[in-house]
Amino acid sequence: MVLVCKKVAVIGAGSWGSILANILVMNGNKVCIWSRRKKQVDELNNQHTNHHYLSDFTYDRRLIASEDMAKVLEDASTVLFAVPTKAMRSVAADVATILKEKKLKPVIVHASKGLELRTHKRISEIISEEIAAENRKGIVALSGPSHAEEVAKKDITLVTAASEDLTSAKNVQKLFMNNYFRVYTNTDIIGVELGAAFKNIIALGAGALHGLGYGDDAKAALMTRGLAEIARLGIALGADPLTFIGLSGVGDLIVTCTSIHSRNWRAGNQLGQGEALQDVITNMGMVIEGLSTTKAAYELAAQEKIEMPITTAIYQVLYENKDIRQAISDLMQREGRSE
Ligand SMILES: NC(=O)C1=CN([C@@H]2O[C@H](COP(=O)(O)OP(=O)(O)OC[C@H]3O[C@@H](n4cnc5c(N)ncnc54)[C@H](O)[C@@H]3O)[C@@H](O)[C@H]2O)C=CC1
Ligand SMILES: O=C(CO)COP(=O)(O)O
Repeated sequence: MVLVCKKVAVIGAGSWGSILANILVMNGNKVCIWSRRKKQVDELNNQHTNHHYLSDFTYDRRLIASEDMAKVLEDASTVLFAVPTKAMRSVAADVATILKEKKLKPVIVHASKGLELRTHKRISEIISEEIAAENRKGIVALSGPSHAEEVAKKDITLVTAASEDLTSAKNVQKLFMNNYFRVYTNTDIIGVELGAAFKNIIALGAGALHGLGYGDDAKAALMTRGLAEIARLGIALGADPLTFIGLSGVGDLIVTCTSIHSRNWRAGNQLGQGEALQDVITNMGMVIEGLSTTKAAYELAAQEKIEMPITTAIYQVLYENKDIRQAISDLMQREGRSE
């Protein structure tokens, strides 16, 4: 068990941010978590629960929540971001203003998985533009096959801390490691962030196949060919091919394409069962990152001239109202290829 006491500020109190905060408290750190919602802050501080995001879980009483971002960031030696990708730039800009005022230069970690719409940027790129331009290489991405619901049960979970700067990655590894949460390091942050973002697209497809009643052969095929196209685009964008066979690549693809906990899989499953996209989004009440990442990846693939037939099919279903069965049939009738 790690017993070095550090002050960590966690920005974002959804299921992932709050359970990572809980790990850090249990590892002996002082942790303050920020939420924009006072009601959620009061619930975390008084009942030690966060029922909307993780029902039936009681957080360590030492976890402190606040909606005052400046208070949360005070004396922080590490800042962990865990907000949805679409909120990352504005939240990071708010954090930047406070860090500047207080002359703080904490280690920056993020645990989010997506690409920014319009710019197609990775999370560490967004954060470095808003906060840490001079320490771009020190930003760490924490990623891998991990669902808050299982971490809450102290089930075994393995993730990767990725940074261009190995020392920063190792520091984050030490901060999070314990007997059920094991952290590896990786210096290919491009591959780690891209694998994390793109697997959500394939998970939407895996859920849809399940919802339509397809069997295991179809799901295995989707995951395998999905990984092939994820790697193709990832390599074109500068990733190390080997990263895609690691925890943040195939590892995260497997869990997100097979777990009942996955928001992306569940969204796909509901779409496969014929629910309308807007109803799926409204009823989920949590972020479904794959929806916007599908658009970003589709546009990036066109820009890089990379063939991504599965991503294209999912894009057509989500954004062009194409019938899912027709999309599957069209995929199957593509000209024969070599693997
Ligand atoms: N839930 C999980 O098990 C895992 C989630 N992730 C990633 O972590 C990130 C966060 O995911 P979750 O915690 O599941 O999301 P969530 O939907 O459970 O919670 C997101 C949190 O961010 C806040 N938020 C949303 N929009 C905001 C805005 N505009 N400004 C400020 N705060 C805002 C929400 O109020 C909520 O507290 C995502 O990128 C997700 O892919 C990664 C691994 C596991
Ligand atoms: O990234 C995740 C699992 O590793 C979480 O996936 P979902 O957002 O689909 O729940």
